[in-house]
Amino acid sequence: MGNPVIELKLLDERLRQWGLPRYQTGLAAAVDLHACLDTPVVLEPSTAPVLISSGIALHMADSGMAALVMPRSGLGHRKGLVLGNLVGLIDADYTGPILVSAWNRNPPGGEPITIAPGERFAQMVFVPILRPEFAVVEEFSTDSSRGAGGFGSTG
Ligand SMILES: O=c1ccn([C@H]2C[C@H](O)[C@@H](COP(=O)(O)OP(=O)(O)OP(=O)(O)O)O2)c(=O)[nH]1
Repeated sequence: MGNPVIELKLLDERLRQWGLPRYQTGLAAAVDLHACLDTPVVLEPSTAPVLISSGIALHMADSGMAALVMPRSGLGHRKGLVLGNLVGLIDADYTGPILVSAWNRNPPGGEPITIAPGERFAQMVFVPILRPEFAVVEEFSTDSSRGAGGFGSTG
């Protein structure tokens, strides 16, 4: 079976130069998102996140997919650029601009982060979505070996 196709709108023509969404390597799981800015944005450490448009809109319709916006590993680990919502969930029926909540997680007094127009500042991965129905019960029909143990209960 081939890869699914979903509709994508370019909301910012500069993406044609900066780069259309594409997988950087043959088996890459995510496409990078570009910061559609007119001027650089400086994020001071530990201040409120800033919403930055990626300049694209998607219509996943009934593809059975959703998308997740995630930090880029290098920027997150080395510079402290992460997301104000930690992970962004893009619903299949959301057709507005995909926005990225850019947050400088460095502690007060740490390094500011500058995001340049066109910079690849976040990434987006597509995931299949299951939508189970819920059968409300008083007791579960089968036991499990873990039971209610969690939060480190296995040592
Ligand atoms: O990082 C993000 C997260 C969300 N969205 C868009 C797509 C998503 O489908 C919509 C709503 O997101 P979510 O359901 O997480 O937000 P909410 O706070 O629960 O608001 P809503 O009442 O709009 O669902 O906002 C983005 O563009 N970027």
